[in-house]
Amino acid sequence: FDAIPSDAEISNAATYRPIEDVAADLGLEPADFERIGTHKAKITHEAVQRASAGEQDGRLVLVTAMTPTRAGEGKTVTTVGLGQALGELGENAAVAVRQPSLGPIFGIKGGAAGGGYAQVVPMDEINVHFTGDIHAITVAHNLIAAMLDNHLHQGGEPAIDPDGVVWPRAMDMNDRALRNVVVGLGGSVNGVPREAEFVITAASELMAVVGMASDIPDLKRRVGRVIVAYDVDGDSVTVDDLEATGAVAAVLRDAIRPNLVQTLAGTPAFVHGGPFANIAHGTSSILADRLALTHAEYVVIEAGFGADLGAEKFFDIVSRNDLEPDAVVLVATIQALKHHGSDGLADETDDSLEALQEGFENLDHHLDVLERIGFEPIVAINRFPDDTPAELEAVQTHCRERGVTAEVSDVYRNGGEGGIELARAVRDAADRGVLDFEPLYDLEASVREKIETVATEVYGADGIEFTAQARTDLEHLAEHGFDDLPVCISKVPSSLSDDPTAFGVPSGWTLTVRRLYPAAGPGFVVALTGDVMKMPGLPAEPAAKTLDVGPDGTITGL
Ligand SMILES: Nc1ncnc2c1ncn2[C@@H]1O[C@H](COP(=O)(O)OP(=O)(O)O)[C@@H](O)[C@H]1O
Ligand SMILES: O=COP(=O)(O)O
Ligand SMILES: [Mg+2]
Repeated sequence: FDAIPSDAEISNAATYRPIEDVAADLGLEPADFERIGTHKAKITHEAVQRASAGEQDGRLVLVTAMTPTRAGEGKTVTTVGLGQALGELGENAAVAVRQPSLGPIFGIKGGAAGGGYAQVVPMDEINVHFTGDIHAITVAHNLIAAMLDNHLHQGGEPAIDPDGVVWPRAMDMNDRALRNVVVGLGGSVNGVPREAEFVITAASELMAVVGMASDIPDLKRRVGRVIVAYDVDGDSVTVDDLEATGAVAAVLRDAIRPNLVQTLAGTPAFVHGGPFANIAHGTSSILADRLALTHAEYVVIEAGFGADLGAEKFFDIVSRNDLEPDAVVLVATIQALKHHGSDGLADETDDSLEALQEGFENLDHHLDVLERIGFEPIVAINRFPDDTPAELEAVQTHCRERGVTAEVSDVYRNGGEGGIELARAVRDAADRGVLDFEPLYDLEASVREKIETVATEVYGADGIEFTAQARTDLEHLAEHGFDDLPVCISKVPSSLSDDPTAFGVPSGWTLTVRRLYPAAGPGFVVALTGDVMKMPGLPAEPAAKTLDVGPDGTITGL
């Protein structure tokens, strides 16, 4: 393949439709949004509430992937490309993706606005600052932290135990030096000395709150019940107890309103919310999904990382808000298949098919899980430049023999044109819908049973075990009535197991739950496994080194 221009060059060179016209395609009037800059719009509360109350009769397509390599297998590219391809087929199709975090942009993965000729645009504005939602969440998060430390400093009821503080600070950055810090140094005028931590904003509980809130009153209820500390009697202290709820919700007032932009094909794209799918639920906001389902016939959304993370969390956490997928697309790539078929040692130039064949087990595992839940998953073989026809044919043959529809997707190189067959297959599957979709577990099940269900049925574990701390946490959850919440299992994305170096389909292992805590704001229990990082670090060669801005303001290197 001859090389194509960079994502930034493609995005900068594209001509964009006026955002008013994109909104009009969805039946949104100028009064339904406020323009931000020339190609972005923020939907009004009224339009959002109207959509939430309206008939969301669009068909929902969830894009997930097999267990990914570090670079990612192209879920965002496939999501955006599918939206473009459905548009080519004359369908009224919208996509909804998350707002990219600056952490990965300056770190390893780079932007998250798609790539090649399958991008939401303008990608530079979407990747850097966008409409300020992540900044607002960061400010709101740190307002709580400041009021918490001020409460410690001023004293008074509730008497918070400095060692009982569980609320970190947040920053939208990969900054390992902030993982463990000490605050309040310099004498009593400077507050109460204590150990503290920073998390990346995508891991903030408020990010998950913004993704789940349905309106301002709901936002305030969710913010108010966020647990920030425990008092000297071990009782939880909430944002309400700090009397910070109103201010925090005020700062988030506009961050809960979805943003509208467009794909390179000029089709509508909502970009809103930004939780990662290892430490949170990993999909775009419920409000963006509802808006899209009300105003478009087909809505394509992405769940982060592999199907064991983002898709499982969508089924067990998000879909309980009356958002059931009508079809699921599983992205597979030759690179990921080889990676899993060679224990992560794949030599990309190795054209022999055996590593590829070995890797099918990981793809089949995810397909088994999705079929057990009731889907007829469509496999999107996201074609990379070095893929050979023999490799692509081997994957299609394997899927055909398994009775699964698989289409090669070339949307990265050819935009919607490159995904027509895939779009046809997805449209048919979405039109057929899913007969009896059910989450994997009932909310009445115990937290232990919920974790066991996901670990054995989705991850393929033999069972689960809890550390002493996790057993204590379990009792605490039951005592405080959090037992009936869904569970958000925080696990490494690079493996089905909690061992980041175990590729393919690990067997004969048990999932170790280290800690459990209630994320009362979004309304789920977080189960920490392995050594999942909530504040990533920058790599030896940060992608930030390649970013620049020209004299005319054009950003390059994204
Ligand atoms: N078919 C492809 N050819 C070349 N690069 C691709 C292709 N698909 C995705 N990429 C690149 O790989 C990276 C990950 O893609 P992305 O869609 O963000 O994956 P995910 O959402 O699954 O993490 C991005 O830099 C993207 O531009
Ligand atoms: O939460 C992770 O999302 P991606 O898999 O799209 O990077
Ligand atoms: Mg993505």
